[in-house]
Amino acid sequence: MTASATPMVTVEQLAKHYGSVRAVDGISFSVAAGEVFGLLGHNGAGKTTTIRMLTGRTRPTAGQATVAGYDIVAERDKIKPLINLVFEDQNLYERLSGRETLHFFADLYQAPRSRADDLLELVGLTEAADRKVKTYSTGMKQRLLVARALINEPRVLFLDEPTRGLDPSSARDLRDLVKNLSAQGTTIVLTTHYMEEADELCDRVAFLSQGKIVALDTPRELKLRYGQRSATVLLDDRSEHTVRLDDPADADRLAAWMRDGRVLTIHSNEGTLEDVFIALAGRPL
Ligand SMILES: Nc1ncnc2c1ncn2[C@@H]1O[C@H](COP(=O)(O)OP(=O)(O)OP(=O)(O)O)[C@@H](O)[C@H]1O
Repeated sequence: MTASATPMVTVEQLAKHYGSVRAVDGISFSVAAGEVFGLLGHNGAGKTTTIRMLTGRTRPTAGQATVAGYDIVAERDKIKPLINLVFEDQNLYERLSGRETLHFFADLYQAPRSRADDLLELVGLTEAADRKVKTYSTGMKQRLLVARALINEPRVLFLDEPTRGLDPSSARDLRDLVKNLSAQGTTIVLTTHYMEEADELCDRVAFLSQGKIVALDTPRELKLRYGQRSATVLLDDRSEHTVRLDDPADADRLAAWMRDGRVLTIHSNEGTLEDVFIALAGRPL
């Protein structure tokens, strides 16, 4: 992350109601330039609706937000050239090739067509560039969607479940790409169901539950706050014990073993974002 003082996204008491459903119910946060910010939560928590508002796809019921310094409602048209998005419901034209797809979008954004080749290279589609999209695998299509979203060199890139349905190696490639984009200064707002992915990629994450933010911090802070800190201790008689570091009785046990010189190894078990999620939402994803 290449942080700068000016936030790229600011959200204040943003809400979206559908009848009696409070899809997003007064959330506030900001995202710094170059930050990777994750929105996490159960199905229906309000993640997609939040991104849909920030990208001008749906109007908020209440609250304010800015993206790249512009108001998402009043200055929506100014935001469009500065952002891009990868959404699950986006389609590719199956009858075009990868290269033709990017040429088409380069024209649309008045970007030079030469950028298409660079992007195909970036997402590893150079060899398949002239094949029709309908022959692409799910992973290749997803990478093409990402390339397409980069055609206008967006300052803020919104990714809704970017690795959903990808095999592990395609997912890894995509995560690496996100990290590189962030390192080059692109601000990224993403949603994901994969806690390990959020942990690896995101500088900060917000947990949404029923349209509200229930926790917002760096993965490390959240893990320390909500995850269970424990250690696995191997003793001289080769017995293994798990001790909870925040349990005074366990701490005493550990201290006694240490004092008696019985401890061979200690491995600390850091909490995971999955633990955080369960602690906050009461049930696993
Ligand atoms: N166009 C709509 N009309 C009515 N209700 C909607 C609409 N869009 C979303 N909702 C409702 O708003 C709530 C939040 O939905 P949203 O899609 O934002 O959740 P999400 O966190 O993105 O979930 P998922 O992980 O399934 O994508 C849900 O209860 C959903 O049914």
